[in-house]
Amino acid sequence: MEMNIGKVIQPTPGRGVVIAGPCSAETEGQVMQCARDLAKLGQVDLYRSGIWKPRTRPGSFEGVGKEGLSWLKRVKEETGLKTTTEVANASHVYDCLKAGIDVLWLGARTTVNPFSVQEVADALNGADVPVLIKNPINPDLGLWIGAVERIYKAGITRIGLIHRGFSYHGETIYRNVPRWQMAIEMKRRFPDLQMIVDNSHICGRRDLLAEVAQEALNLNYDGLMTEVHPRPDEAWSDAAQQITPAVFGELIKNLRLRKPTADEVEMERLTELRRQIDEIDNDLIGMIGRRMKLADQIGEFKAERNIAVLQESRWEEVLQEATKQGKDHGLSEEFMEGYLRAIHQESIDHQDAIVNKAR
Ligand SMILES: C=C(O[C@@H]1C=C(C(=O)O)C=C[C@H]1O)C(=O)O
Repeated sequence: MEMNIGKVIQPTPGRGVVIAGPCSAETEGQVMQCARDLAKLGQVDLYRSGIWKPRTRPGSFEGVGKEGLSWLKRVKEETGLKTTTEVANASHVYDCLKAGIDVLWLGARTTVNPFSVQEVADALNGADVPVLIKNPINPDLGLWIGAVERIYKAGITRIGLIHRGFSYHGETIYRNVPRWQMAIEMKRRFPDLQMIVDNSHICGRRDLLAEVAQEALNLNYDGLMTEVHPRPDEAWSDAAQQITPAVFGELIKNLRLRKPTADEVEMERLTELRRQIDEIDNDLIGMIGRRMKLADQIGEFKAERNIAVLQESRWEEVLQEATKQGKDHGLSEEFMEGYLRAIHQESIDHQDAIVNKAR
């Protein structure tokens, strides 16, 4: 789909886009205090606060609702900060447009549901407001792309993306695993869309926030959205991941913005190193091709003797041995596993084709 997309936030030269504010608006006092403290930093582009909170289970704090919009209006009048909040249905959109909220965002639990995205898109039709779209909870690129397309088709031309990580069943240090490759792929497909990291939801804890924010800047993200609360420990939602405005001020002070590209002189050095990489990639592909030719021979042998394609004990041996070897060469276990699984699957596909043909 051909798109002509503008920036959600004009960045200040020399620094990334900064979106900050409490997870939820709780009281007028809390919203105003946080906004005043953040405004003093002089580096916040957009003040965030959840008004309607989609919670996993009923009974937890589900947001103050419409009343909070008047607090955000006051934030803008008194501090000059532009405001943003999450919308998940048509009435949220109408209320926000009436209240003059500057930017709307779609949450991960909305992006995941095309019915909801379409409802929001229909309500937005004809409005001139920028929209940020969080990734869906599950790592499904199609849903993220679909949401962008639905909002764009509603006539919204300033759209950005928020990478908040993906839910994951298993052990991890993150609340939502980043899967950076998903966001990198979205950047590749939509180079004009600003990409913002929501380090709060990726981390779910304070001690990782700076590291994840810097990682995003290393990957050439446009900025960050972080949850900030005047008294994080007392927050009514997501207490473990919120930080004070002062701590947030330190965090952004220590971030290093990277240049998007290299200059001409730097490029010479990069080109030389990249030439060597190209050579190695060439060799690697040739060698993988040769490995598959051997798999083909094994496939033919198995076809003749009616032996199963998958040989668990051999596969286990390959996995163990190569992972150990990889470690000696500074390759992570995670990488080795992914690499070997891909190789093994290709090898099985090759053999499948041969044994099925032989029957
Ligand atoms: C190549 C074989 O078939 C399969 C593919 C493997 C591989 O590519 O390393 C290993 C074990 C089998 O599951 C084999 O049996 O050796």
